[in-house]
Amino acid sequence: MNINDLDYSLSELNIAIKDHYDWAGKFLRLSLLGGEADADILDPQSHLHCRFSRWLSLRLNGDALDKDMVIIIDKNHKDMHDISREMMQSIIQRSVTDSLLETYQKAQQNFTASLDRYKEYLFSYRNMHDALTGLPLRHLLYCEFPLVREKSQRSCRHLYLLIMDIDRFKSINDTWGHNAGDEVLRKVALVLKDATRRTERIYRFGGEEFIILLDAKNDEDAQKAAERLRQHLQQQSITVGHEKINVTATGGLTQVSDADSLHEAIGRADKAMYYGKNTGRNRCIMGTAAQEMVALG
Ligand SMILES: Nc1nc2c(ncn2[C@@H]2O[C@H](COP(=O)(O)OP(=O)(O)OP(=O)(O)O)[C@@H](O)[C@H]2O)c(=O)[nH]1
Repeated sequence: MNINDLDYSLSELNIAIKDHYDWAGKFLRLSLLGGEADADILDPQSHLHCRFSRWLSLRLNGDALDKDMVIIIDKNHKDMHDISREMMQSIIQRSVTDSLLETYQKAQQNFTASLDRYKEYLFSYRNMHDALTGLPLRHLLYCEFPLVREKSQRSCRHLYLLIMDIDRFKSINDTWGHNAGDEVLRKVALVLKDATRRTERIYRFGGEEFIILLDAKNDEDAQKAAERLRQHLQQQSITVGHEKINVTATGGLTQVSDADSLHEAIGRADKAMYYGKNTGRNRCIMGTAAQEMVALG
């Protein structure tokens, strides 16, 4: 999900919730004061009449990470409408029971709790992703790292960490301006993301630095993956306005051993990357556990 979609989804959700509570107010009014109930209230499919349902169908049809949560909200929303209809009939017939009241209250709590959960998820998603590039941020790298490492250990492959740092990015900002710099960052992120495989995870680590976690059979395969990314970026011509900007990056690769903390692995990859910067840029260097620097490509 991109961050703009997320903000749109949140504001649509707030409007949808308001509409749902307008419906609840109408239901209460009719129950207590009487009046002509329309299809919004009486139809057994009344949950489909309310705007909330339109929001749900948008989220359910989308390619959303959050589908499971939306399915639960959908169910709780329908339950809310069903029990409210039953409640209204019981109020009119003066046959409300304790157990019906309890079921009504429970349905309301479930509905609200599922909405709260979903909103929390959206907020935390937003906090953990970069608004400019849409990539996961450093904090998410730290959260996900133990799981990624565990998965790699289970698959009997090795985990590698690659830092890619855009070359002379300051001069891109200085020459074409900060907005152009932002656009370059957005496009570089897209290029790198397109070039990473499904099992590789890419993060925006800092300003113009990206971290890629990849698992590979051996050093040779990991080195090929690092070089594939670097060369892929070099081959793209990135257009900002009418300008074509050639962008390259320098990579620092290291194997993450079982004894390494994420911090240690980043430190080693960082050293290798700086070695690459100091020896010409637009190249990848592997930093070994023995502190050797191996030039790739
Ligand atoms: N436009 C833009 N610039 C950023 C952003 N984050 C960091 N920067 C800039 O990125 C530049 C990084 O510059 P340096 O660290 O000097 O590195 P460099 O110019 O890329 O040079 P080398 O890394 O040595 O090749 C700084 O000028 C930062 O202001 C951002 O989100 N948008």
